[in-house]
Amino acid sequence: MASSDGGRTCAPANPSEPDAGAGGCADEGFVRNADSKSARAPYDLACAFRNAGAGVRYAFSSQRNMKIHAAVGVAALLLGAVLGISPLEWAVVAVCIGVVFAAECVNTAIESVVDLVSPDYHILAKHAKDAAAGAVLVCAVASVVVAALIFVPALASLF
Ligand SMILES: Nc1ncnc2c1ncn2[C@@H]1O[C@H](COP(=O)(O)OP(=O)(O)OP(=O)(O)O)[C@@H](O)[C@H]1O
Repeated sequence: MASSDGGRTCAPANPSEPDAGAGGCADEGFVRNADSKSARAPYDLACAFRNAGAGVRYAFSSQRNMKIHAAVGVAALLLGAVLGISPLEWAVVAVCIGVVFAAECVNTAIESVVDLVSPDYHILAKHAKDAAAGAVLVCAVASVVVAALIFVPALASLF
């Protein structure tokens, strides 16, 4: 729901705090909405990065699958180092890890919005969550295919 305070909700929760300008933008209670934006309420780049980092941390702490992706990603990095893959192969591995992490973050965001607007069963809520989870699955399967194309020949060349 839009607020009627002319955008002041974008201000830090407690502007009198010494670090309100730095940390207040990520405090609980901080809101930035359509009113804040049209009123051009201050929201500096550091705040944007801090909130984005909080989003990634939330995805890690709340999603079991994110921890699995992280473990698989670390394993891929270790394997790449042991096998001495090429710079181009490193780039592809890095993109795959990033895409899967990003997809899981988007999945987490969609789950949160669905839980907010539809805590009870609704077929559209099911479709939204299933499709978001499906996006992660598609990215993960594509990454496994890429990993097989890179690591299997490299492993085979050892024997
Ligand atoms: N409000 C809802 N209405 C209908 N179906 C729902 C609703 N909430 C969840 N579901 C169903 O339950 C499934 C799991 O929901 P959940 O929010 O736990 O997703 P998830 O976090 O992706 O699960 P996991 O992380 O264990 O894979 C969804 O994919 C969906 O099919």
